[in-house]
Amino acid sequence: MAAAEDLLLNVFEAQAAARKTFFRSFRAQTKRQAKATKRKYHAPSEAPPVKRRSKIPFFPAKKTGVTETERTFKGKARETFSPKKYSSGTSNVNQEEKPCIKTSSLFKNNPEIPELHRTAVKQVQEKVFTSDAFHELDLHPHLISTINTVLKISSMTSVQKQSIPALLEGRDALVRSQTGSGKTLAYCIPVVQSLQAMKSKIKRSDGPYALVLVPTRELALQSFDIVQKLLKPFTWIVPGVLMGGEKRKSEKARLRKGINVLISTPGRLVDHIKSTKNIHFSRIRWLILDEADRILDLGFEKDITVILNAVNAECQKRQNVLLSATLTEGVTWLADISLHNPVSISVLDESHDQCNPKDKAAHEVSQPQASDKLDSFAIPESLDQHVTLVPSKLRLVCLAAFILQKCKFEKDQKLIVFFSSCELVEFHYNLFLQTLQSSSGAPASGQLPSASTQLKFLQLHGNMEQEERRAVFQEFSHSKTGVLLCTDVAARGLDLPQITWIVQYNAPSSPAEYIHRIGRTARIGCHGSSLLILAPSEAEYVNSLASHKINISEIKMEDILSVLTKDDCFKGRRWGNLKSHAVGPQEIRERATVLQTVFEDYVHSSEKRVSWAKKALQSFIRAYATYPRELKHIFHVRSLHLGHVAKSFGLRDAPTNLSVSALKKKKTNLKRPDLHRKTQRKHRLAELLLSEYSSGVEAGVTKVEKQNKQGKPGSQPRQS
Ligand SMILES: Nc1ncnc2c1ncn2[C@@H]1O[C@H](COP(=O)(O)OP(=O)(O)OP(=O)(O)O)[C@@H](O)[C@H]1O
Repeated sequence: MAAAEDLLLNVFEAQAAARKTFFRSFRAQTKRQAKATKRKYHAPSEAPPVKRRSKIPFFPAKKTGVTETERTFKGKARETFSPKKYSSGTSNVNQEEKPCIKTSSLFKNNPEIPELHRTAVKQVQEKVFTSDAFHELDLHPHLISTINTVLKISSMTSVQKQSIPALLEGRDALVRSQTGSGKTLAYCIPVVQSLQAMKSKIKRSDGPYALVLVPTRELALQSFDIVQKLLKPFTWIVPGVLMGGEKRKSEKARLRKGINVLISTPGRLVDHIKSTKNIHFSRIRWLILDEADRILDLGFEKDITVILNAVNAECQKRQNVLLSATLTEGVTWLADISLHNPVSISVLDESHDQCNPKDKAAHEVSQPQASDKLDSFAIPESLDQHVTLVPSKLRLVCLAAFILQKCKFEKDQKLIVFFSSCELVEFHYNLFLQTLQSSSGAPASGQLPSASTQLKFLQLHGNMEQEERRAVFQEFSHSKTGVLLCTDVAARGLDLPQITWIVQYNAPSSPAEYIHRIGRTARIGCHGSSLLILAPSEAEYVNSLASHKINISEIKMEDILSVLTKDDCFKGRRWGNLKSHAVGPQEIRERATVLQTVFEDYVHSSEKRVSWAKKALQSFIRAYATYPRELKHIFHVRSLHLGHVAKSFGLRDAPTNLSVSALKKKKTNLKRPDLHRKTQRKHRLAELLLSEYSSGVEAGVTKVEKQNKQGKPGSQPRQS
């Protein structure tokens, strides 16, 4: 125990030293730095002399048996750390008079990190490419030439080889193949081929012949872009896109002029069905539902029912196609109501893979077999999946260290980091932007001395204005490097080139979501990697994924944190004068503490920022409360240690005003949808998620968003 205390004091002393060095360098840079947050521990004499140990374990404290449940929302258990009070109004106070504060040890009282005994599973694999060329299909020569010269592709992928002939035969289809395997062209090519070949030439004023529904605005834009390219030689066929966030008036005008291939998000289309006279479906030949399971997940059944009723009322005969990388019961329901005598195309099923599309007529989806309830999904062969177990207190530094490792010390890295809510994205985006990224060459006050222009952060979530979303999407698409922090709004269908890493900072709510998130990398045969960050209490999730044939290997947290030894700005005083020494766990711990202190200092530099961090923490807890019942034994709010989780928001103390009753109240409103039971809960969820995937007509929401944005701490002057 004494040894543990020694080590703790070592860390405190190192923090004090590091903080001194850190702020000294700030002072040298600008006058404002005299006012910058600077705190000292009381006289070093208060601490016993530092003892060096020959071999120090990464977690120095003796295992106390403390679990994350010690201070729970029941509020009964004891607090496990107690930083002294911090005064945030620092600017006019003589720094020497400031109260002494201690950043509680990041490495003490953490729950034990369990050994991961994961069962090795054989993942389901699909062959991406075939050797068959597009010109072997009976397509219009101009279409083939566009595919070859504009899209610059020549041979078909497996899903295209199976789907295109079946769809050209006029069949309805349920298409499933792994992420990034070319499903978009699998339906776009037959649509364009069939429309250009129509005997009576299509006129713009005819209105829609094909209707493509996708769950998000970005996906709508992406699909529109591809359709537009394919239609280049067939100028008489006009594509168009409708989505939330755009001006309805201009969309109405475009609808009045005529759109022949209409791509839309469901909510926006329903809005037009209800309010626009110029929308007719009498000529519809194709109805495509891309990411069909997601459309249902979002509680859009009502919208889909309205759309199907509107289309059915005017046209009975058409081809219907559902596509997704993950087949769920929800899709089967949708298939039942929307498909007629469909062919089931599934690349992962090898028996299907071998046979001629014509033979697949036998696979009726209206009567699903037990084997059709697929609980395992294909994952690209070239995707390396990793998991790391990180105690709550260390999550923030661990994420930051991982980003630094990839973006500062490796070349051409492009990362996507997934969070569970818009507030979490905004919080981490602003925090990293203000502390890690430098917009000019020299770091500003409050930033790490090594804040780097190499680091580029972007955010994407449903609380952003459409124009901003579009700009971010474009910028990240064209950028060679960078970090996109986002919600699941970017999890589906987005085809962003050269993504090297997917990081899941908050675990997804289903294996399907896991598959789609990691599917943003390793597309179309490219190599990619993913990292799932779990708390020790969530380790069981790895087995849960394994039961869906998802194979993940472990990266030790220490290995991620060790990157901090490459950057001297994290050096503590004791190491400062040593030219070379072996890097040990003690030094890594100290450097991690320096980084955590940077975050804490930033968050605690104003009351506003503290309350902003608290809001983000609250949002995290609310999202945590929405895991579906089957995952509650792994992700339960009661297993969170509030004080520890608070650290991962740069808060020095567990907020006292997060009342259990308030959380419970919100919790009832935030349950995730349970596709097995159609309850009111689901509709409440849909309402909540509308901010994420909204049709853009919720004017009230937009106003609130704007107001919120104005109060965003990241936009405050730095001295505030
Ligand atoms: N035959 C092909 N040869 C080479 N590249 C292709 C081919 N078909 C499609 N691609 C490219 O592969 C990428 C992924 O395609 P697409 O977005 O359609 O995948 P997906 O299966 O719909 O993925 P997700 O399930 O994530 O939505 C795109 O950049 C696309 O241009």
